[in-house]
Amino acid sequence: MSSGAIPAKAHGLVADVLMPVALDIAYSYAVPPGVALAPGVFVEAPLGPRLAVGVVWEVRPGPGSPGNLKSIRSRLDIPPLNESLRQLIDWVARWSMSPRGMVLRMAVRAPFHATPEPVRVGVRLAGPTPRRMTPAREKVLAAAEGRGIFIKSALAKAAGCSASVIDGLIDEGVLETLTLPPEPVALPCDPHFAAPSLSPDQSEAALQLESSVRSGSFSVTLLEGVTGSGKTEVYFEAIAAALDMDRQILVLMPEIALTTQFIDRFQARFGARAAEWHSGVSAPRRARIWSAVAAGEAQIVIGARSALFLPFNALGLIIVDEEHDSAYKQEDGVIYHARDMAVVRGRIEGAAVILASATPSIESRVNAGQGRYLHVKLNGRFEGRAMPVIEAVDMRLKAPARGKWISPRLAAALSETLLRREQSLLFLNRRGYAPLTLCRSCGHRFQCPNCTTWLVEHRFRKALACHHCGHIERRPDLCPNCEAADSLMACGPGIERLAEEVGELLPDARVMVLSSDLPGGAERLRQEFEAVAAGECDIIIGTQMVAKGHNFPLLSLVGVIDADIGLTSGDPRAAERTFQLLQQVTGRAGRFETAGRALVQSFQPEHPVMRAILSGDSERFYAEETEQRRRAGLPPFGRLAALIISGDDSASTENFARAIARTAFELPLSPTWTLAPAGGLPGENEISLLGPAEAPIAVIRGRHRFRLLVRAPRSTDLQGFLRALLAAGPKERGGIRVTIDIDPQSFL
Ligand SMILES: Nc1ncnc2c1ncn2[C@@H]1O[C@H](COP(=O)(O)OP(=O)(O)OP(=O)(O)O)[C@@H](O)[C@H]1O
Ligand SMILES: [Zn+2]
Repeated sequence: MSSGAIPAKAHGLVADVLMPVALDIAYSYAVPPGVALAPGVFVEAPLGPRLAVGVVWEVRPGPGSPGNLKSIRSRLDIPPLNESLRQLIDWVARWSMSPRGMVLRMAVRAPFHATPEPVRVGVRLAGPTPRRMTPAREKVLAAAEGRGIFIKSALAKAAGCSASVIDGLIDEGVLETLTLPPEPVALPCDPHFAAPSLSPDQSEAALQLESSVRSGSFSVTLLEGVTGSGKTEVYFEAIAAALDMDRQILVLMPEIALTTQFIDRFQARFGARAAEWHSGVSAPRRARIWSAVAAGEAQIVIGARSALFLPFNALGLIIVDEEHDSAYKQEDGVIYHARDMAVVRGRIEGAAVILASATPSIESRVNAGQGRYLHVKLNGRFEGRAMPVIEAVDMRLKAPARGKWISPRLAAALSETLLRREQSLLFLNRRGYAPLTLCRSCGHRFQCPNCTTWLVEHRFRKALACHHCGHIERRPDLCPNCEAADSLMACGPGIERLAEEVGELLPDARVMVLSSDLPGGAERLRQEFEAVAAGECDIIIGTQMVAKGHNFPLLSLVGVIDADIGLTSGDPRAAERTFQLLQQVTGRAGRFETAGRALVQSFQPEHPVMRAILSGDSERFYAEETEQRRRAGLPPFGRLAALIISGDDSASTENFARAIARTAFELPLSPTWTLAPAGGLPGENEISLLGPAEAPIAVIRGRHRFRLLVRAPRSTDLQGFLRALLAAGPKERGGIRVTIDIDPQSFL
């Protein structure tokens, strides 16, 4: 029982219970006699016609008689949510303008799936020798000899045979089976297990991080250092300090593929595996991790953004790796930015927060520059390894043949690298075979029936797919419009098509295509990355998923197929994003003994982003980009919010969006914000409202979309303005929905 519990008297106590559903308010219930409740406790209570599980938010004296309040049914045996986590939930809800119940839901989904994990079957030698010996059986016996208990699949793997060989031996009684307890969630980590010797530069950085952790109070540090400088090694020392102090640690990663690699590295340093938390982890296991975190048994969790809402009770350190990554923004349900909310949680918990990146966001750079964050820098690669030499290939001068994407220069570099038995990485941020398919005879283009997007051809799957709604259809043989045969043509490259081209250029090269489309999920990806690291392929072709974080020892050449792809979107962060991505991907080359080289194919090598990448002068790029943001009042100098109005038909959705905009100018004056007049230039402390405009992707999943953009100075109460606007504006009806996105990262 947590402290502060109020023993219920015969009458008169009321509990306000937050339910994990789309409601902002906590419902009041009478506390039955004999039930001791405190804030944070899980209870079961009637909600409409059924019973629901919720969390007590407050317990207070009620009116003299319970009146017609319904009663709490029971108290549940789930560890209560502590005050910090409840504060975080309230905070995130207020900030993101989501119902509190929806934020609570993110924090409490896991313990509801507390079903047992599937049993693991172990096998061991039982004694008798097999009646009939085969080479495969011999291998199994040799592998099992004197080695205790094996998981069945591990034994099959060790012996290099199929599971059926093992089954045969079990049937004969040569091997016996036994049931093993589920894999432990977390074993104790040893801060001194395999401490590296750090370079002087790294030691200095590590000392600063350690002292932030040891102070036991809130701080934010931006840890900046070029790719391969050893940021991970350095923040491991901060983790060691937190382990030493018996505080819990949360490490956030932007991609599942990165967490799996990280876990191995973590184990090598600390002697035990950290708990892993993301959508690829089974629900029963997540339930166990949730409880282990609440009980303090799991000291360290490596996870995706949702790990931010785990019930830590002694959180001392949060690390946000690749802090600039836009994958930290959750774009559906509760829309929030995990990096920013990690800082909020750190403040609430009195924990040290470390934001690590080779290419920090402008936001974090500015915060560091203004002294709000500490700034720790690593200035070169570990052991003085050289940064890769980066050269541009001007695609206007020496373009590849029609329908080909690899320039002669890149092709030559690929074949030299192959001869040297080193690896190359070709980077193209486009999944599938081709982004557009059209009919050569009538010009018909394949569009998604639910979205205003082109269907992407996936040749492996023999399908045309929409990357926005998941629609998928067979690629037909005849044009559906003019019925011409053999007239369909793929336009533009995707990574599958690039693989085809590489196959023609270098038929002997072993090629591996890596993208999030790969069937088999996180485990398959982990195996593929291991295979790459072990040198089992010559050329890796991948999307942004391979661009960051990975360590491939043999990789010496990086080729960027279309460096300009991201520059033309209407996104205010387009330049920053492209810069970060190119810097990250070229930084994969030459991280170990071999020297690295990158060839960047571009149609506009004179663009400031390309110039910064080629010259290596990132300071200048940051300075110019920051100045532009300042002048335009864009984040972090001003704040943005998007209102996305969606509905079943275009006209009524647009009318609704216009009505909201009109309402804004009719709102009563407020002491906390002022709206600039329509069409006028905003004054210094004024909010401006832009739009409505049709969204760049006008229809997604059959819903028509219009956007309003609100830009506000930092000092004004942006959420207050939006609340007033939603309260006074037209109410959602007839299938029309208003979604609020505070600090939007995507402008589609
Ligand atoms: N002090 C050290 N001792 C031994 N190896 C080191 C040391 N520092 C860095 N390395 C090695 O150098 C490589 C790059 O280090 P690390 O991955 O920590 O860099 P990073 O800055 O996190 O890179 P990125 O930003 O590209 O992910 C790794 O293989 C790492 O093991
Ligand atoms: Zn679609």
